[in-house]
Amino acid sequence: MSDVQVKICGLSTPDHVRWAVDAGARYLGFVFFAKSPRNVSVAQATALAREVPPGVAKVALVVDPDDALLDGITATMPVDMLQLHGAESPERVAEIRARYGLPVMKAVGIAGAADLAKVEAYEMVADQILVDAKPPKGADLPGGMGVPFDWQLIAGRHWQRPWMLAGGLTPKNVGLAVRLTGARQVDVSSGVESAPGVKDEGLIRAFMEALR
Ligand SMILES: O=C(O)c1ccccc1N[C@@H]1O[C@H](COP(=O)(O)O)[C@@H](O)[C@H]1O
Repeated sequence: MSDVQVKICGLSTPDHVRWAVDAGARYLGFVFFAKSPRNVSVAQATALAREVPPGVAKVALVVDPDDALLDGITATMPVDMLQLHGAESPERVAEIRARYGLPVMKAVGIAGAADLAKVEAYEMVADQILVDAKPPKGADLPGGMGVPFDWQLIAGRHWQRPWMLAGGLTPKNVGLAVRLTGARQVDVSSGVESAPGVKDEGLIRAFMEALR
């Protein structure tokens, strides 16, 4: 399991970035979504991203973004990947990918077997797929809720694109999640926090340790 790559999402302070980098994260996520307790401004994210060493990818997470938001982010922030976490259509994903020339990871929410067809639809247009839990109806956020889905739904699945497992992962359950699903990449946000938006160094270390 030691070669599983980890994305730690929702970083908003220099300490968060340092803890994630020192622990060995391969991707760092910065959330641009006003309702999120992890929301950062373009100026904040730009300052944080500039401190990230080479080899660690900086991911801008956006939800149904318009071009103005993406223009603003990409104008100043050194971004390596865009994470689309809303209801973006396959056409919009393709348009964003072409316009910004950046790899795009599309989040697909899974609640039941019927949702798996969406992974295949987005594989055609995205560079990576984030296989996440579908947020409960009426939830304030489209992600970052700490809710897992039934991992058996994707046990033994093979997709053409690289994919990441997300949704309710924690230091306690990530080992089982990886064993069951065969994921080679995982994404965590609330599972390494002591309170919403507050990353915890010990939990970040424990999460990475659980994968060794
Ligand atoms: O983290 C957020 O606040 C967030 C806001 C809007 C969309 C997605 C968000 N987070 C992403 O959700 C998944 C799962 O998070 P968790 O580990 O269950 O807390 C993860 O990909 C985050 O990047």
